[in-house]
Amino acid sequence: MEEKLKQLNDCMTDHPDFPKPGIVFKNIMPLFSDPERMKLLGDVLEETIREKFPGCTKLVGLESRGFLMGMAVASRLGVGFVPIRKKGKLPGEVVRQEYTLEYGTDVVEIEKASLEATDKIVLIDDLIATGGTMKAAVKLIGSTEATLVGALCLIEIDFLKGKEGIDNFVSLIHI
Ligand SMILES: O=P(O)(O)OC[C@H]1O[C@H](OP(=O)(O)OP(=O)(O)O)[C@H](O)[C@@H]1O
Ligand SMILES: Nc1ncnc2[nH]cnc12
Repeated sequence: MEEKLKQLNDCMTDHPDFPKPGIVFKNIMPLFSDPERMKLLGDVLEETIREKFPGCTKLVGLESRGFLMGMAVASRLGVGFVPIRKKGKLPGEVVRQEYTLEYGTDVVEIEKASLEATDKIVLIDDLIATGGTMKAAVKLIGSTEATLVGALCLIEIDFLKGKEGIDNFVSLIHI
């Protein structure tokens, strides 16, 4: 596992002062431009979810890079994938959660019909920074009938302490 994570970390790129001064942006896209890297990512996510969240029935991915993570592994695990999207993108009846950004608020939504009361949900995203996005997703699943069993991010920015207060949180690469 250590060696695989090192290989994944080595192919991602860092971009200082993007998209704003002071932010070092971690670019995960090189993981998807090469089939061997994609396989390696799938291996690492599959092994982690089988070990840490064995009862998972659905992965719920956070827009938009969480979709890439979830789709890299859901079919390998034989579980479904459901997106959480920013407001106004999903049709039909939705469950909605408002959350606070640096300035102002935003809203995330999930399709009500996509989850069942028997579902055991694992949230998945590429990266946790302040944790605001993941905490909104935790609250959103909490207002459905499904059960949240944990959350997984490939990367965690340790000094921001975004995972504090999120139960059963797992991250694989620490920066
Ligand atoms: O822990 P936080 O401070 O909330 O930040 C982490 C979130 O930020 C990024 O998404 P972004 O909103 O940039 O959207 P994208 O995935 O569509 O690029 C990242 O993919 C996480 O979802
Ligand atoms: N430093 C960072 N790199 C990539 N995505 C992010 N989302 C929030 N902070 C980020």
